Amino acid sequence: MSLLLLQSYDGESQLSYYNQVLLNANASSFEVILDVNGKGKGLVATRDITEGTTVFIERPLVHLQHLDNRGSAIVCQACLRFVGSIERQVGHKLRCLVDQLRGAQRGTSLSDGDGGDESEIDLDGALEAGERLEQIYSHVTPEGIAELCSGTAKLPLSDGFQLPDPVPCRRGCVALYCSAACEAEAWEHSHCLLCPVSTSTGPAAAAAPAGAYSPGSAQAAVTHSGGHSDTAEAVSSPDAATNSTGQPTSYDSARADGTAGGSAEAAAGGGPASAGPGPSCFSGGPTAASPSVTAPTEAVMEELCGISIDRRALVSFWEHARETNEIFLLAAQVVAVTLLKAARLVQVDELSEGAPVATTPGPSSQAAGSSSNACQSALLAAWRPFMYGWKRCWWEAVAVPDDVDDEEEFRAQLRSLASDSLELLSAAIKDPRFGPDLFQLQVYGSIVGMFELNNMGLIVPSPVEDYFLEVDEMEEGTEKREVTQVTQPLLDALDAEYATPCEATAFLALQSCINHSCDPNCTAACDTGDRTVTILAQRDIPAGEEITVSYIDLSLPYKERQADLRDYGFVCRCVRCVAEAAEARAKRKGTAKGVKVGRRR
Ligand SMILES: C[S@@+](CC[C@H](N)C(=O)[O-])C[C@H]1O[C@@H](n2cnc3c(N)ncnc32)[C@H](O)[C@@H]1O
Repeated sequence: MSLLLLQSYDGESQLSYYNQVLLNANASSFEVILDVNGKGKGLVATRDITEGTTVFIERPLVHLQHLDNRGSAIVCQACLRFVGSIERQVGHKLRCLVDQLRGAQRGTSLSDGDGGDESEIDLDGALEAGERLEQIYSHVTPEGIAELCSGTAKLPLSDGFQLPDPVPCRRGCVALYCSAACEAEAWEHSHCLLCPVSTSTGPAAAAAPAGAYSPGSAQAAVTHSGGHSDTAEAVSSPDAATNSTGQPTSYDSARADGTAGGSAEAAAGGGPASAGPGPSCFSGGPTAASPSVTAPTEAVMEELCGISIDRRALVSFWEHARETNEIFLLAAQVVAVTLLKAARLVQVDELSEGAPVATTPGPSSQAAGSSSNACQSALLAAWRPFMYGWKRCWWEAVAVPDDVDDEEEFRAQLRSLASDSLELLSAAIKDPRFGPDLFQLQVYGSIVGMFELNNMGLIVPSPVEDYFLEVDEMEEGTEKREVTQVTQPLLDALDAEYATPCEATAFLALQSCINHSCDPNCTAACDTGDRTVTILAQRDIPAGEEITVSYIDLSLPYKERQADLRDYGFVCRCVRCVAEAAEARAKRKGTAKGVKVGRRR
């Protein structure tokens, strides 16, 4: 059976899509070219661009705060702004850290990842965790952490670092937002299909919008995050679940002993703390013990735009993703966004009494599948933003880690993980009109593969870091001494964690067309104020030159850069790499000559 969503499409349809995206982004200084020097599609300047100019600004189509970052940063799940207060951010970090260390102490990081005995206890890890815990408790008390989390403790100077009040998800799941507008946007985008809570029992529905908050303008580093270790971890380390700690047991209800209220033990029947309660899909929010996030025991079916949702089955999907590969959560967003859009298009079509649904140039609608032509056409229109992303299946696209001996088995394991994930997702979300075409393993694998090679890492600096820096920069004197009496113990307890930023991964339509160079002419930055990524010219770019960014750490030497780029599936032949390779060859020749001469002597 040929797959409707993975059929080849023509260049014209691809260009017409990108031209529309360019128009929407108000971008006029470059165009999308389908083949730039054998690198696939890329962006090329159509006129001179001056250094410092914004080349374009774009919003992600989908994004996800990394699960293992959720214990370090409570952010709006829609726009990644930090929310709450400095006190709560510090309390949350400390409490998640304590949870994580307790888990490690009990021996949750058990396996060596080589298929060894999972019940084997990592004594060194447990010992280290114990020492770190002791260190934390030598600076703060469990009660102190609880007071920070609940907002009853007040830190000096924190008024200068106002953060928006968190607005919970309307269903009361653990997702938090910076405003009612962000909550509504996330709900409409995909959360209405993916929220694991079935009824509105929490306080969310009545939550007031965020208090006064002026959009931040902090520029965050943005790096490409494709081709990475999540994958390897998911397969080679059964500890992957424990790596997602920090997640979110609760936001502001730490127990007096410093552990999370409604903690993992309760939810996981005494299991590792890091296993987390119920659907630990977001940071912050109500505790697991709260009825609003307790996984329903019976299937709870709902219907939305003709799509049926089993919220209980969603919990299993979330759990599997958290334990294997969080990128499945992003893939689920693509599935949800596509389904919702297709369903809405069909509704509009029905309302307008049979007028044709928005048609999509490209694959013919002759493809096999059980949906009607109108539904296929709606599905193709909805799928378009993802249709032209990189389309290799995840298990084929992933670079094989060095420590993997059996490549075939490794790829088969990835395929099987994706298959399990898709099975769980399709048990939770059902739509006979689009399901047969959308819930295909090859399609799901292509979505995950697209992220593997095209995603961008977003890094949003933490206001907690700014807070401690401001304290540090205070003029020496009595006031500073009084302030640091309160803040220094917290800083010592947090140690390196004090500066942890919010870290997320995202897929963007235009940015994902930018090829890499080790001597790039542009940089990317994430403006958390309006959840956009900005591409900035970092030198003059003449018309006709390709727009490039760097996917990797440019300070690395040639060989290491090439090794990192192998994860993206190519050898870099940019001007810098070609020059450095030639230089290395010349050096080797020189050395070789020297050796020969030496031998003769
Ligand atoms: C983010 S995408 C860039 C857009 C891509 N060219 C396309 O056609 O969709 C990353 C992929 O582009 C290709 N690519 C990017 N930079 C490259 C470079 N400097 N040399 C060769 N291929 C490159 C690689 O295939 C890489 O996996």
